[in-house]
Amino acid sequence: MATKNAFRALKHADSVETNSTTSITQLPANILEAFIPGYSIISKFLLDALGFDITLLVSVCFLVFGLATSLTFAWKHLYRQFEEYCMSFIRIDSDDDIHDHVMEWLASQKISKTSRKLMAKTGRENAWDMLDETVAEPELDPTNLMNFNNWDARVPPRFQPSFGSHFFFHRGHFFQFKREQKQVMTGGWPMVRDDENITLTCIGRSTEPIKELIKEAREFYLDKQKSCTVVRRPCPKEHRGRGRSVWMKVATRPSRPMHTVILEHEQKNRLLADINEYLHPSTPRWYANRGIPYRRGYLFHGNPGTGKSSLAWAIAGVFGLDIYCISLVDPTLTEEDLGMMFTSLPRRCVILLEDIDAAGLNKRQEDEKAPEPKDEDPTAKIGAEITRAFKSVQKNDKDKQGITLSGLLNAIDGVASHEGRVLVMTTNFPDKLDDALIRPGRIDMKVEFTNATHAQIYELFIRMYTPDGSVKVDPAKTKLDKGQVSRPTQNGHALQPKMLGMNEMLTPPDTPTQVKVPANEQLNTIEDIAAAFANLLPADTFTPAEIQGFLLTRKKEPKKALEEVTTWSKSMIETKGKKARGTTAGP
Ligand SMILES: Nc1ncnc2c1ncn2[C@@H]1O[C@H](COP(=O)(O)OP(=O)(O)OP(=O)(O)O)[C@@H](O)[C@H]1O
Repeated sequence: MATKNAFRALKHADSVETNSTTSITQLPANILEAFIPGYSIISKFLLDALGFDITLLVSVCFLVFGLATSLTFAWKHLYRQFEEYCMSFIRIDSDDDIHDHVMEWLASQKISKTSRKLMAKTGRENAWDMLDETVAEPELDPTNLMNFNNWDARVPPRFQPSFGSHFFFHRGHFFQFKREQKQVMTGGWPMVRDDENITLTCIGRSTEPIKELIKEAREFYLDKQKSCTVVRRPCPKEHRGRGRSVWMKVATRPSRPMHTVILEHEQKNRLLADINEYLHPSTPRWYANRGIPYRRGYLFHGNPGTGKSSLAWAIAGVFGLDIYCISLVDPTLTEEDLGMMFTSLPRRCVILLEDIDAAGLNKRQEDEKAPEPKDEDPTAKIGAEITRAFKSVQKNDKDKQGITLSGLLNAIDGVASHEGRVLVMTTNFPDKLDDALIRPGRIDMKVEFTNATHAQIYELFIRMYTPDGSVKVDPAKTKLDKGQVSRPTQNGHALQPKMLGMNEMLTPPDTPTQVKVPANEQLNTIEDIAAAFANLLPADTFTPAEIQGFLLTRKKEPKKALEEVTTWSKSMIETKGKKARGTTAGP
């Protein structure tokens, strides 16, 4: 309509010009009239009021606007053509590890200092971020309480390029970094979630420079994280199966050094050698040539607090693998989810299935039946029927949610099995497990964890009081009495310590009174104190976690720990005795 008017105005202007009745300056005014209805009245009014004609000014503005719009359009079109034929790009989704690698790398680059579009991130995200190797450990001042507001105030935020486009040069190439956020429908609840992706673009018809950049970012990231273990757990129920990833990164923790897990040295070495051989790059071919599924499972069993999970963490750290933890008691976990989780595991990782005995994989108990009404009262009968129906619905719901033994076996054995991955299952009650679950091929090595021996108590003590806990105890050189260093061996293999029952625990094998404690003045070194400490505690009675808990409350005072350990030990044995009697007496 406006264009039509403009043409009409032009025609009119033409006729006016040919008639030579109006001046050429009227031409813009006629065009403006076509675009802005009533323009001539406004301009006349302004001419009367202000004393000058605004036509020239408005015409210039229109011209500039028109020019800018056409240039933008032309630029966009040209850029699109250029992008199409002369540029290459790689897109990265936010749930891929590469996203973290690139973002972390960019945060360390000049672009994160010079860009005008930045996103600030809190300097420290979790407790482990406080580990700064370059900062000396501050002296503990018991008179001053730590105030983390002051502490945090000193930690500057980190900056990353924000949403939008950013341009930078790197190693002679010009790159565009585009960060976008979109809302996607989940199909569940919440209905919409934010999805982020980044696109790296470079000039040229080859993606090689971008691949190089991603490689560099990955090396940078992994170098920073080389002494850390990444922990992943299943995504919340509502995200599972709808997005691409079923796993989410929950933490990056410093790797646990293997020597901090106190276990029979021979047993530990045997386990490490086995995993090392399994993970060796030539091993998959060996398995394939013999038609054996390439997988290996380990069962760690023993009392709570004896180091099962700690060893799994240490294995992940030693072999530089991420750890994927699944709790089978999670009520939201379904068999379908479990299958999906196993399918989306990376090529090499540690899968930790914790407390598999608690997962209800044992024989299911018969449901309690609703009591039959004794009399023939129809109301009571109807009531009983309703109760039965209600219980049956409840049972069905429960069954649908939980993981059954066959569901777990399918996940372990199926196409989505853990080929190439280290599967670790932990349990406190190995005897309760179904034979099918622990048969060779599913569980290839069992590691028993026991209450602490004298040698282990000694090691725990030394580790606690060595400045950075880095000491490696050589069992041959400990200051313990001979015979207490390790368990007796048979045919060169360490005898597996028998799991002590509660009654045996009440009468410990070697009571403190039988042990000669070195005189106080002879306790000059930490080794002497450790030996005296170990001698004061009965072997096979306390879990390493219990001893660690005791030492932690005296973590700067080894002599105090030595003085107080006998009283602590007596009271602990008493408490355990009471508990055991309570359990055996029954309700
Ligand atoms: N053998 C051990 N060597 C070193 N530390 C240990 C050992 N056993 C237990 N601990 C310490 O005790 C705590 C609990 O250990 P961990 O969680 O590994 O035990 P767990 O056997 O997996 O227990 P649960 O069966 O309850 O899961 C940790 O802080 C760990 O450092």
